[in-house]
Amino acid sequence: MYVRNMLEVAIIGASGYTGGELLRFLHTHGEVEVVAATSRQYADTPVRKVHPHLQDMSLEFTNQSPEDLNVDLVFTATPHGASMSIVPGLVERGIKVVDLSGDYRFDDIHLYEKWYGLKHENPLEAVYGLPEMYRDEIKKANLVANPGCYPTGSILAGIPLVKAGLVDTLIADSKSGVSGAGIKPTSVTHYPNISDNIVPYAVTTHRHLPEIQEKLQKYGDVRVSFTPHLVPAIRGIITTLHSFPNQDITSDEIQKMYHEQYRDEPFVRVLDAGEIPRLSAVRGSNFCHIGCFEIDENGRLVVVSAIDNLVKGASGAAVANMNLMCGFKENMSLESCGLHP
Ligand SMILES: NC(=O)C1=CN([C@@H]2O[C@H](COP(=O)(O)OP(=O)(O)OC[C@H]3O[C@@H](n4cnc5c(N)ncnc54)[C@H](OP(=O)(O)O)[C@@H]3O)[C@@H](O)[C@H]2O)C=CC1
Ligand SMILES: CC(=O)N[C@@H](CCC(=O)OP(=O)(O)O)C(=O)O
Repeated sequence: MYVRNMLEVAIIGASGYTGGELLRFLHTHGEVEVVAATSRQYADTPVRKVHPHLQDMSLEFTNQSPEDLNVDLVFTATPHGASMSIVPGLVERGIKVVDLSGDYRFDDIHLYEKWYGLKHENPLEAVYGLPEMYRDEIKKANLVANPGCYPTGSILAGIPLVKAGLVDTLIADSKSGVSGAGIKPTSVTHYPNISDNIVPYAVTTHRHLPEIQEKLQKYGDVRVSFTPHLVPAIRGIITTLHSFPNQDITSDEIQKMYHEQYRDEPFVRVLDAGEIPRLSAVRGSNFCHIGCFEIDENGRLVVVSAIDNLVKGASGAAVANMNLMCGFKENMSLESCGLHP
């Protein structure tokens, strides 16, 4: 009898929002079996009790330590600071890892320590998991650092401009749904505080600023400013990217540049000039929509991107990275489009 060998994976931090999304995509993957979903709070509880949309999953959470996980690949869906004490042991044992935290995203460890306010105990070489930048490297990697949610939308919107040498400064103004803050309620995410409200935060000091700038600088010299806002939506990030191109160029020419850059990308869709990406169109999907490309009479160019923070900004990207690392088709289990309206 022919027995198909499934890829065995584990999720550490599976009770959180990105953990739930990983389970949603992996459940229908076809080549992957989730053999462990860890949680410290919910050991022995069925996954469906915490993630009520996953009624067909028979799996229960376990409180296994990472050393007891004997699998092919682990997703660490754990907070920054926690990942760095889990990941090295897994990598040492030859287990492939996709880490969703910020712990392994920086080339420059000093940037990490400065902006996260943490000493990095266990620096390791990792590939930055944005396939649109590093697809070939991801295929060969043992440790992939999944990008941050805001950086994903900002970097994808910025690459063509920096690569063409058209800008020396980019200002990214982003609005995020509340699931970006994770499953644990706080006073900021408390319903009366965020419903019917818009909250700018970390306006000049968000830790995603250096991540965006470090990655965009691979394409040319650029300065980045970034301000995030929390909006009363559950999922999604809209990034409005402002810049002043250093030469005369039309909206149509800009749109064409973006189209050329992303024409073969499975998860980036470039809209027509003047068409504005909508949060609802990408919600639940692994797509990034990029559009607008309008230029005002003072020469300001506006590019807008939309992603789902939990999917292209986290778990969908993590599954795409797993697919690449393990020789599956990049978009396996990630083909569905968004949920508009
Ligand atoms: N939410 C988002 O949109 C995005 C999140 N990320 C990153 O992904 C990671 C997970 O985020 P998210 O799912 O939102 O976070 P959540 O807070 O929703 O979930 C994280 C889970 O990790 C577990 N956990 C917390 N601390 C530890 C620890 N010290 N050791 C082991 N497990 C721990 C908790 O489960 P339990 O207590 O049950 O063990 C918790 O449910 C974070 O690094 C986050 O920054 C990245 C991009 C976007
Ligand atoms: C809305 C909200 O609070 N978003 C989070 C960022 C999302 C996230 O999880 O951060 P990483 O991508 O670096 O892991 C924040 O601003 O801290």
